[in-house]
This record gives sequence, C-alpha cells and structure tokens, in this order.
Amino acid sequence: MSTTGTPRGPVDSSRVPRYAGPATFARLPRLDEVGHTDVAVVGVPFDSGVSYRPGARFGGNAIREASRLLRPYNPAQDAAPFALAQVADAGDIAVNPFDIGEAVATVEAAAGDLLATGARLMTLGGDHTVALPLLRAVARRHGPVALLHFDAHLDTWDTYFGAAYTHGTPFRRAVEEGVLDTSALSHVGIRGPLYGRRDLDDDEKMGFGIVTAADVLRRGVDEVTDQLRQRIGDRPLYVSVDIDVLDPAHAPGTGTPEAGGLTSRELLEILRGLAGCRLVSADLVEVAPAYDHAEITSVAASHTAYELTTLMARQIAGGDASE
Ligand SMILES: N=C(N)NCCCC(=O)O
Ligand SMILES: [Zn+2]
Ligand SMILES: [Zn+2]
Repeated sequence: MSTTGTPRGPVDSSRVPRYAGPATFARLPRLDEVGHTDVAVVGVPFDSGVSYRPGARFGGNAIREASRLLRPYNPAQDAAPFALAQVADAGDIAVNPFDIGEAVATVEAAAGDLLATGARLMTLGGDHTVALPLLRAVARRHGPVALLHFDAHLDTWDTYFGAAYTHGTPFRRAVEEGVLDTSALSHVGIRGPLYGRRDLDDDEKMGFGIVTAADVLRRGVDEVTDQLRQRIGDRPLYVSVDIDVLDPAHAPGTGTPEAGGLTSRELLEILRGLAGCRLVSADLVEVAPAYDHAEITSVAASHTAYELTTLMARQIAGGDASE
C-alpha cells in the first residue's frame, strides 16, 4: 500500500496541454510538492566516466521531456501506477563533473538519503558509472541484491587508462565490494566485439550469466524471461538498463552504440514479465540526446522507466515491505 495516502498523480493532459510547463517525469509532482514518496525518480547528470561519446549528462532531462506523452493507465501491466503508489520527481543530484571519485560519493550519499525515507529509486542517468554508488546505497538497505543488467556491454572490465571508476567497470567494482548477490547476476542483450576471450571468462568467474541479443532473437522473450525469473527468485532485485541494449535503430542517442541489439518491444516485454519480482530500485542510463533523432531514444527510455515504475508501484500496492 502507498505510505502517503491518496497519491498525487500527473498533471491532467486533457486540461493542461502536455507540452506546457517545465518537465517532470510523466508530469508527476516534484518531491517537494508531496513531501514523501514511495518511488523517487531522480536524475544524475553525470558523464565524466565515458570511454567514447560524451553527452549522457543531458539524458535525464531528455527522458523527462519525452515522458510528457505517457498516460496514467498501463494496459500491458493492467495497472495505473501513479494511483497505486506515490511516484514523484526528486530532481537531479548535483554531482561534480571534474572529480569522478567525489561524484561517486555524492551519488551514494544522495541515493542513501532517498532510500532512508523508504522510497525506491528510479534513477535516470547519466553514464553507467553511476550504477556503482546506487548499488552501494541499495545494498546498505537491503543487503547484496540480485542484478538484472540490460546492456550491449558487460561493464565488468577492470580499468581504463588505469581508472577504476568508469562506465565500463561498475559491475566488477560492485562484485569486489560485495554489494551484489553473486548467485543471481544476469546480463541481457550482450553483443559486439570484446577486448579478448578473457573478458567473458572473468565475467563468468564473477558469477554472471549472459543472455546475448542473439539469444533473445532465437529463444524468444518468454523463454528468456522465465529463465531470468528463476535465477532471481525472491531475492531483492536491482534492474540496471543501459539504453544501448537496444539496437541503434531503436536508440541512436547513446555513447557506445553496437549493431544487432534488442528492439524496444523486446525490452519492454521482458520488463513486463518481471511482475511479482521484488524490484527494490532501478536505473536507466546512457541516453545521450545529442546523437538522438526525433526523440527516438528518449521516448524508448521514457517507456522503459514507465514499465519499471509500474512494477515498483504494483509491488508497493501489493504490500511488499521491501522498500
Ligand atoms: N557502459 C557503456 N555504455 N559502455 C561501456 C563501453 C566500454 C568500452 O569503451 O569498452
Ligand atoms: Zn552499454
Ligand atoms: Zn553500460
């Protein structure tokens, strides 16, 4: 059940044109307007950890703009998420673009503060570096969590130019730090060239299972989702979505695009198939609007965040105590 009484929902788009006014996610209220929220949508405008094209610092606001067209009822999950639980936009975490270590610490502290209020997080990146401090904060509250990671890339590499905190390394650091439950780690959508066979060996040793983009094509969404659900079981679950899991045709606006990816339909369907999992928080990263066209990427991202917030709202309404 929502902890805030009757949730305050989005601005009514039949009364106030949806393109009017400043953008919050899905035209939801700001956190300061509701005081307390069950799900906090929070931006992390940070992209100092990228290895190729920059620009994901603008991702959160692009997703908010594209989310103006979302509607209150989600037929695919038969739920009105913003009536089931209070979902609010908590604004952006102000991170230092010139000091990655400080930025990581700032995200961890700010995420910890929001989680301490009992809210679950739907974080809008930002590059994938931010997953590490988010996982630290979530693990402090829930213990080591199961991870479902949608990405073209493993992001379990060790260092770049000797740097340990980058967008290609968050999940190796997370395993090293013990914030993940290594019996329930999955990548989905992996594809593209690697540095060597050893990347896969290392990844497997860390405990990850891989569903490649080709597996999704050959085995289909339902079979893949069943397998993922079995691995997750009833553990607290964190979902991390790098928008480059989608094919560049579905998400051109990203920093390290790889051919042969998932369709947005496949991604959304796998997420919908997670209903009933104990989703404690999620992130959506690597939207870089400067390379986007006609909001293709940010629309796909806004729908992805909508499915994730719907899953969280359903969990809350269903009385799952894991906040
Ligand atoms: N997390 C993202 N999007 N990309 C990681 C790519 C790392 C590399 O340049 O090898
Ligand atoms: Zn990626
Ligand atoms: Zn990534």
